Amino acid sequence: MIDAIRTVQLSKAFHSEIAVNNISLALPKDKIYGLLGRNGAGKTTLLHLMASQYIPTEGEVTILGESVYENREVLSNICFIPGFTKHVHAYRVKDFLATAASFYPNWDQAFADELLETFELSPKKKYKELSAGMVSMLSIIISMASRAPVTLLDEPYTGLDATARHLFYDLLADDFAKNPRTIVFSTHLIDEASRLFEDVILIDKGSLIFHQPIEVLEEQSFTISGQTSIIEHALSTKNIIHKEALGNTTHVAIFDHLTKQEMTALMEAGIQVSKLSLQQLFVYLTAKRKGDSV
Ligand SMILES: Nc1ncnc2c1ncn2[C@@H]1O[C@H](COP(=O)(O)OP(=O)(O)OP(=O)(O)O)[C@@H](O)[C@H]1O
Repeated sequence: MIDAIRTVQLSKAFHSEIAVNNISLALPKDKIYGLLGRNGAGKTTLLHLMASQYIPTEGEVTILGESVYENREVLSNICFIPGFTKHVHAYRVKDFLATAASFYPNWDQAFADELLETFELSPKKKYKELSAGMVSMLSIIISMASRAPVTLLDEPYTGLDATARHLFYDLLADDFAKNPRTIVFSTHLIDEASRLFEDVILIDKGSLIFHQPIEVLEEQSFTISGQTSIIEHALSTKNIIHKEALGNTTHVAIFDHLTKQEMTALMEAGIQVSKLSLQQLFVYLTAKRKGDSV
């Protein structure tokens, strides 16, 4: 089956700064991917490369099996919503929607109208008069109503309050169930958005750390607390990504499998074992790479 998005040894340098470093990804169709990374990790650059807004320094991108460069047919299958930019011009909300409608072959005007009502966004409002949250609402409406087979969202909710963000997550989950497509979604609000993700792509300093289904990550990330001597002995062969000791008690996070027997033995020894949230996993993995000792 043809992947929705493939990148092969993809790199992008801005002068001496390597923003994306040799990233190869194969993303099957009809999933929601969470694209995670610290500030400056290269997420925006990677999304721009996927959308053919940047020319790679090396490597290539294919969308639905075709090269994205100067390929209008492929581009009309991609809806790329860049991060927040506050342009000042006289266009009204309805003008943006009309432009999007003329570009995207699967544009769903009825859905766009419904979303305008849901977000209480007036189509007559001038773009320059929109608040930051309203600009995000407009971007979200375009991304959803475009019904593009490949949708790329770069932090799509700058300025949106918690209620509006949760409304967006619910709408996206609902619509995705009815109209599956491929969505790559970068965010720093990991825990609240993670319920949407089927796979997670983590990049750091331009390089791919992993691309994994979220349930695989959940099966191998644990936080473990208890008596130091027991923990040190039981976890000596595990991949410890975070460690804190307080007196005789140690708290560790591992990014590794625990067998049922290992789990039972820990619990019988009075050690507490629980799942690590995706956000905690992200913090520990990216902090570790910055040189923290564990
Ligand atoms: N147009 C540009 N010119 C020069 N350097 C750039 C340009 N765009 C990005 N960079 C650099 O490339 C690196 C990756 O930036 P990018 O915006 O892709 O990161 P990001 O993961 O999206 O970060 P954030 O989460 O802060 O938005 C950074 O070091 C940044 O300074």
